[in-house]
Amino acid sequence: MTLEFIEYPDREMLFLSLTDRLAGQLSQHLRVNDSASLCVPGGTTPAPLYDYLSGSEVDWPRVAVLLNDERWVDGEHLRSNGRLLRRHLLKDKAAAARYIDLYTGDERPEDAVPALAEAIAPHLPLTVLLLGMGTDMHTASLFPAASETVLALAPDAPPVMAVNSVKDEPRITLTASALRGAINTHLLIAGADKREAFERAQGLDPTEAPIRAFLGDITVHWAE
Ligand SMILES: O=C1O[C@H](COP(=O)(O)O)[C@@H](O)[C@H](O)[C@H]1O
Repeated sequence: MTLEFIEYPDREMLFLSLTDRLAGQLSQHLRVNDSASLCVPGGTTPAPLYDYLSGSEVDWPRVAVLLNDERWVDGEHLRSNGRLLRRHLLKDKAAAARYIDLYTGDERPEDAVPALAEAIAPHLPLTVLLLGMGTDMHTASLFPAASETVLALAPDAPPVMAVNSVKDEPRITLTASALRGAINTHLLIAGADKREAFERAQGLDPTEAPIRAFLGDITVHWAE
């Protein structure tokens, strides 16, 4: 188990270098496998990374792309993680990827769980997992002290779960059982507040600091 922390001189360098890493790991996997999966975060940080990655020379038709988690809002809503992906990643060369949309249009996220679990299963273990993190140390939609987080961190959890106990809208999230099996795992964080939160998380229990559940074999990418 190795935790590697890479500090970049600026965000531009981070996004360019991380693009190469993710594209390289997908391509390497595709050299000996028919397909690969790429699981990525939403939120406010990764848009420039996705812009770069969308132009990468990867055999995208053989790649399934999915989010770590989704807010239960229409795909055109400003808070939709899928909207971010469609605008920044699923374009250019990456438009040919197979996108597994976590927002199904069902009334409640729990109604979508069986179909999503079936859709995701063939793509496990994830080839490349990129996580994000909030300053509260949540990752995916696993939030500190949320009632669902204990269940979602259990090794026998289903791969996907509904999350109703957070403010704003309900959500759907991949659970630790799906995320922790990834072949390559990265964490993208930017800014002094995220670095401070990352360091604080290392001394805490995963139920208080969910990112802590993933700080085993991982490469952390940080820039101011
Ligand atoms: O709510 C979410 O937040 C995290 C972190 O987002 P950021 O805006 O601080 O970059 C993100 O990883 C997750 O996918 C998203 O749903």
